[in-house]
Amino acid sequence: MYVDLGNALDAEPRLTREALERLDERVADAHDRIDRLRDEGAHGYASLNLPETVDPAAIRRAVARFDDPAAVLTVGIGGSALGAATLTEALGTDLDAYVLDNVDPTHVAALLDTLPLSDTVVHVVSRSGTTAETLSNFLVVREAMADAGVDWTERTLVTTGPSGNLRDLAARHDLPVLDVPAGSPGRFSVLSTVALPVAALAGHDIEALLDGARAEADRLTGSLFEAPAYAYGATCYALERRGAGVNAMMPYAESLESFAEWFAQLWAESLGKDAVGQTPARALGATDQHSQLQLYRAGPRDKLVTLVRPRERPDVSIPETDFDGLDYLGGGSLGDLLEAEFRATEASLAASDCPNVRIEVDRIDERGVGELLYGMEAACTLYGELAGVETFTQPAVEWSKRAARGLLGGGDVDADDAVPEKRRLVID
Ligand SMILES: O=P(O)(O)OC[C@H]1O[C@H](O)[C@H](O)[C@@H](O)[C@@H]1O
Repeated sequence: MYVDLGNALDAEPRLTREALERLDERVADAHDRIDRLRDEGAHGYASLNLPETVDPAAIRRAVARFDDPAAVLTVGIGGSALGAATLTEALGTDLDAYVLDNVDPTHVAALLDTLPLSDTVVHVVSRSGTTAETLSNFLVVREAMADAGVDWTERTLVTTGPSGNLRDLAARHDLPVLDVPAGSPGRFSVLSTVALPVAALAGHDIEALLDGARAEADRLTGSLFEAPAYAYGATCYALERRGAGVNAMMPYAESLESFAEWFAQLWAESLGKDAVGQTPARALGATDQHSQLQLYRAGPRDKLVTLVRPRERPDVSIPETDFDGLDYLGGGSLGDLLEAEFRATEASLAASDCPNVRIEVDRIDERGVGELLYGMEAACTLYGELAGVETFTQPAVEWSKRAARGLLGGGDVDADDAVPEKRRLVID
């Protein structure tokens, strides 16, 4: 992974190279602490060891029982879904890969109508094993399979924690189970049993994904000027402290759209604490040049834009044309056009003093994606250290999970206490 901070400096909010050099002393301390906590296997920090601790052979063995499926459906939510979505979208697949996270009945019903149920592998993922959306969706999917005469127990793989409803359900039906990695919250667990099974089913080289992650891990040192992931994390932190409360993640690759969503969870849930944090915005180049870019260039001076792209990608040529005024496009390629759009956006942001960072990988392949995902996790971990927040907890999210369970009568909170009476100002 390559990180270019040039356009993040001396923009608005203003961050200077000298300020980054001063911050580097704190980066060294933070790195020491991260290293020590990784060695101890402390909660969250252990995620940065996943490239070493995960067993890809066990994952390949677990999926080998499913003979050449036509489709794979991940049932999970948040960190138990976005990693699989990111990997299958980024790397492409001959399989039809679906993710069922939301419980919108219209969407669920439509998906069940299109799924080849007898030829689908269902991967149910929940660290806690108690998440209402995931368990409800799974109950719906398995009933649809049973109604279609499919033995769902033969088509299901579970990834979960040591206890919880999902663990019990798997035991009752003797389903194959992979363990979630110890000490990794869902949003830090893409490089594990949480998302790698789907990549393996889709025929991707999961060792190469881990190699990419390992390469990025090996580059973590006590200086942001040597470690690309730390360069990014420290710059985001320093800019946020100076007023860049928004970080627009804008990959220039359609296949990284879900990556931006994964990044949004990583950044928001990890860093949004104690009244600090940087709000992730999701954008896509070149599409959002024609919408959000107006705001980034001319709106409030509270933004950092992160531009991500591969250095190489397959290309499609644009046919020659004798159409008046289009000769500059004909004979070129869509890749050339996207490259021009990328550079134009970068320059236009710089010209309007909007700080932006360029992140590149060689290619969007297993290795490049491994580098990118690990790099963002390490960046987030460093940011959390610098900001002094508890990066690996999510108490605010858990509040609403508990309240929803309470409303449904299924939790440790009374329905009446779960949600206080709503204030109203109705205009109808
Ligand atoms: O994996 P699960 O336990 O089902 O959790 C799924 C998601 O639930 C919550 O909303 C957590 O805050 C997320 O971090 C987590 O990824």
